[in-house]
Amino acid sequence: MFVTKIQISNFRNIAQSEILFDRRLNVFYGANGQGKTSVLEAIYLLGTMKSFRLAKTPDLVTWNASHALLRGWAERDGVGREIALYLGKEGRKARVDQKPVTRLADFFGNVNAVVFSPEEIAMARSGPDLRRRYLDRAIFSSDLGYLLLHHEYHRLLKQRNAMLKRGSRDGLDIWTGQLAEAGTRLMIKRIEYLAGIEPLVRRFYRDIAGCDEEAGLAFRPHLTSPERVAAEGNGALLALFEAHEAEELRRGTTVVGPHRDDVDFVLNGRVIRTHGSQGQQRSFVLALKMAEIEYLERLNGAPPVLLLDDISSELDPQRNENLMTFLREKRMQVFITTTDVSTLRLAGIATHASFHVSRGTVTPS
Ligand SMILES: Nc1ncnc2c1ncn2[C@@H]1O[C@H](COP(=O)(O)OP(=O)(O)OP(=O)(O)O)[C@@H](O)[C@H]1O
Repeated sequence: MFVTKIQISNFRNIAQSEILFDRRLNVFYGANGQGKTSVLEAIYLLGTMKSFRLAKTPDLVTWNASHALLRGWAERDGVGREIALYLGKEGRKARVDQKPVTRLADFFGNVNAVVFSPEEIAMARSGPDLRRRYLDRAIFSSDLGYLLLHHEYHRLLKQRNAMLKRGSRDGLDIWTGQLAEAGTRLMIKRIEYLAGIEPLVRRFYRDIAGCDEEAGLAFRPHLTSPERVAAEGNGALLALFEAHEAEELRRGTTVVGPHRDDVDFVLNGRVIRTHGSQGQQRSFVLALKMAEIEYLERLNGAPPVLLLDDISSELDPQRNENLMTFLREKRMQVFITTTDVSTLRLAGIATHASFHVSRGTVTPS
């Protein structure tokens, strides 16, 4: 899977740009705040319709412009596709091969993109939100059904919260039942995904760290356990909602459920957030990203494209080397941003294109 070309108009600080990409490695360099990340954002949006920095549509459109337009040309198994994404006041609208997208399935899968950014390294020591966001993003990219289910859960959550805010018990049970049903399906997908990538994380961690420490992913559904979810199905969440109903009516919001789930990153049975060194945390997240790529490749028969946003300063020379060796073997397309090209260790990735980014202008160099 490759992105061969992109055209960007009125997107963040990029007024107009057409960039022809290399099929292996593309390096974007320049000072801070010039637009390097905007190029990665544009590619990610063409793959997912979402911003990896969780920006809202108006923040993506150049100040004072009415709308932004992204067009990308992607190729997979020799088949080319043209993807266009319009970002405007009415929201986001997509076209594939010049036809409006009416089914999400027609849009997704043309560009599978994995991001690796300093924020991801931070998730090993942060609160649950970043890890849950990572988990959701990783599952979305491998399972379109999860995206729909996630929307459904959040729609029901909003409805139930509106009812709780009114302080009314009338009809609450119906929403609670539906929320428990969608929430349980969401948790089961999380459990399945983590079980699928855990052996890969374990293997990559061993390779990176060069030791026998056993890496693991422990799903922590909010105030319940994976065992209860497996044994009781919806019953586990229903029991939680029942136990917290008085508090929820008082506070006017749903205080328990999968929107508060977490996943522990574990080494030899210890949670690295509290017990790991910075080095272990970085190696773990690197192993997790490699596992995500490998998993997607197995599923789709082609590796995703990888967007590396300014991470060379976060990884020491050895971990940088591990990553580059992995990328060389995978033969996948990579997009890297950096403020300092001299810190990149490209480990024998021979062909590549470099672009200088300055004040929203991207120039091949
Ligand atoms: N909607 C917008 N319209 C115009 N400019 C914007 C908009 N949103 C962000 N910018 C500006 O775009 C610039 C580029 O940001 P970007 O994050 O892409 O830079 P960068 O080169 O990756 O820098 P860094 O290395 O600091 O991340 C910033 O200076 C920011 O102020």
